[in-house]
Amino acid sequence: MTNMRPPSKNVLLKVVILGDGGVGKSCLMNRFVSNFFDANSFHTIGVEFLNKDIQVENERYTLQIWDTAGQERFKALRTPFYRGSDICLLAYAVDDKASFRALIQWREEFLKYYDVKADRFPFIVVGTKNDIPAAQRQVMAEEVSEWCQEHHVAAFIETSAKTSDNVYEAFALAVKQWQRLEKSTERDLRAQGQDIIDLTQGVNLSANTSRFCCIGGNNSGPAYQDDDDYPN
Ligand SMILES: Nc1nc2c(ncn2[C@@H]2O[C@H](COP(=O)(O)OP(=O)(O)OP(=O)(O)O)[C@@H](O)[C@H]2O)c(=O)[nH]1
Repeated sequence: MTNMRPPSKNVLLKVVILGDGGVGKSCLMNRFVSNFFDANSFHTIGVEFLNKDIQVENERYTLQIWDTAGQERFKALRTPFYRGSDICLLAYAVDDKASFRALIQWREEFLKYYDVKADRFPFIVVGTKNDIPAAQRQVMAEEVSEWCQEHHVAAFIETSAKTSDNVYEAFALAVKQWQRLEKSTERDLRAQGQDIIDLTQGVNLSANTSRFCCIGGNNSGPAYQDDDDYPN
């Protein structure tokens, strides 16, 4: 039996953002969800999440975006939240080479605690702070593309939460990666003659853009804003 979703219902996707402390994960999420940038953003403690609706290729999604604490001392607080993720954004800052080198550990940590296969999961690499002056840049797009090829990550984008450059596009790209893998998984299952049941049915999506803080964290910025405020 194939259980089709009614066209009016959003698909709920859990998106987790990982990366070294200070690369700009909270700012990326806040720019996307609330169109807000905090030049004095504090370190996140544990995790917090926000919801945001987005339409990608005629399909409506509610992204439940989990911003995690990048600092090593918060590892035990963030790792329990990896399970159930649909998409993982691996973030580094273009002015911080060490944060780029750390992507491999972030991916390993995610795979270890979620226990999914790397080649069946939509990772996307997100370079942050691309507004910084060229002289401060430590990571070139070419080396990131090579890294992505080597590690079978299909998508990479550079962004700036400060200027909004490519922020919306990064999340749309992530959803497209999810769609691509979802379609190929469906094809594989159909080829094997297996039934497909849509588990996204019946999810309560009443809180469109509400902020929830799970364990402490970075609570600056507008708590509740309508997603209509954001330029799509
Ligand atoms: N120039 C520039 N600075 C940014 C950008 N995004 C974030 N920052 C700055 O980088 C610093 C850290 O940003 P956060 O978003 O708190 O970093 P984080 O990755 O969430 O850090 P943790 O919570 O410790 O994991 C803040 O001072 C931000 O203002 C950006 O796009 N451009």
